[in-house]
Amino acid sequence: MMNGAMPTSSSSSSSWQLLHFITSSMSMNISSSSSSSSSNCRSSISSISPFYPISNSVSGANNNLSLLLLPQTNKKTYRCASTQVQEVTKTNNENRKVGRRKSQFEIENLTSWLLKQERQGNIDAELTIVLSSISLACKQISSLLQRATISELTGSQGYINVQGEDQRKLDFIANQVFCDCLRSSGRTGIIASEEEEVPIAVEETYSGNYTVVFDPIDGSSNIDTALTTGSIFGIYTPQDHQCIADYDTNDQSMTLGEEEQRCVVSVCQPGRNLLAAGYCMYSSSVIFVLSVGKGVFSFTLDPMYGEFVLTQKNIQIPKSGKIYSFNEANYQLWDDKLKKYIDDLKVMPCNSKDNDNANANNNNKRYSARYIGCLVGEIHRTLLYGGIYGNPANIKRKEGNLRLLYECAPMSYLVEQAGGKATDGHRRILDIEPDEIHQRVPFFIGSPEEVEKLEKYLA
Ligand SMILES: O=P(O)(O)OC[C@H]1O[C@](O)(COP(=O)(O)O)[C@@H](O)[C@@H]1O
Repeated sequence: MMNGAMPTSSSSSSSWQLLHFITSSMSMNISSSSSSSSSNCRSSISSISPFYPISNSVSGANNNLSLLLLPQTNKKTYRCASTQVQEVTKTNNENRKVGRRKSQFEIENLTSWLLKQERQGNIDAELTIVLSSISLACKQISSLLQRATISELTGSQGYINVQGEDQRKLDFIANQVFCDCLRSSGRTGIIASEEEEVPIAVEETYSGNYTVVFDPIDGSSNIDTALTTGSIFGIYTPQDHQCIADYDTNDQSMTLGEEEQRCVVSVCQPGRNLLAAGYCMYSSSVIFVLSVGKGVFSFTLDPMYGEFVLTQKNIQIPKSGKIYSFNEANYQLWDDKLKKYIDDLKVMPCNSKDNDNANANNNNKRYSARYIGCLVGEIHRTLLYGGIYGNPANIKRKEGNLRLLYECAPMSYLVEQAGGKATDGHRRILDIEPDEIHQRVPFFIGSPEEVEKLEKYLA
């Protein structure tokens, strides 16, 4: 029951009523100043929702009021007798005349952001649903990872996957989670996954028919040690034909018929065709980073209410950076030009101009090495701090290590949207046409000045 508010007849002429919360009794262990006096509606305001403390700054010098605009209802309007409320009402009405000012209480989350992109014509309703289903898969995978040791989901699945790697239990489960979420969206026509030998035609599609490629868990070797992992996804435009390949992916003797081959071909598109791409990083925070072709946006999972909350808009990668990220255990396997580049990084001053440099003289600022064994984590750090990540070919892996379709291309799309560059050492990653689903490429990505510096060495 709200103390202090006195019900009045709904006299408001505006299409909105002001609903006045006296939330002193709702204070959720969030400190707030209070001068509670029931007669004049003063109250301590702590939060409208139990999770977002709000300041006493709705309007008016000493208003301790939180106001919500709610649709017209025929219920009685709870209106406080205080004159301040009338002032706030007047202010809100004036604000409305100049266009509704964003309320400080509005929290933009992934759902509302996607709907805004749809309203602006950047994506259609089907793609909104596909992206929502992907974010749901990421939430589920995040929960599975955080409880892996409790649920005994660490360790090997006991199966060598199509990559020739020992598939982890959570690689297998996360792949199922992704496939199930995409199937239930009803908008996905074809799925290509790192954990699936060939693309999967989705029978449940009834609209949209998008092609989705993904790595359900990137950095799998980090799972058992609870270090950073991630999921990577890319979405290509629907194909003009329904991919009806229904081959049995467990049939080792399987040969692809003409229809199946068409299905594979329709998945093998260059990254420049991507409509959207992103990743979810599972670390100290769970962060969903996405681009639909109009910049890069970052959403942090708020565990208090299970939503991805918008935390960074239009991320721009620094033009240069002092961090380089290579697995130097492979140094002796690299070609001489790359060895020379790495050798020089150790002695040349870097040209990053970050502001936290204690030594004002940037000229003798040195490079620093970081390597966490998870592409998603390396890219997230590089996106925010600048620098370069590389996973080169070597004499044992002449074609490279990382997969073009569902690792390098989506990451390259994202980093280019943020003003960065991605190359195989000679070609732009997004221009490379995949010949097969699991094709590997040498991969260098990061700040434009750092990638250009590397390309000069490899020319
Ligand atoms: O072990 P390497 O050769 O340094 O490669 C590490 C890279 O391989 C990966 O772990 C490949 O990812 P997967 O775990 O999906 O196979 C990347 O995340 C990481 O950047």
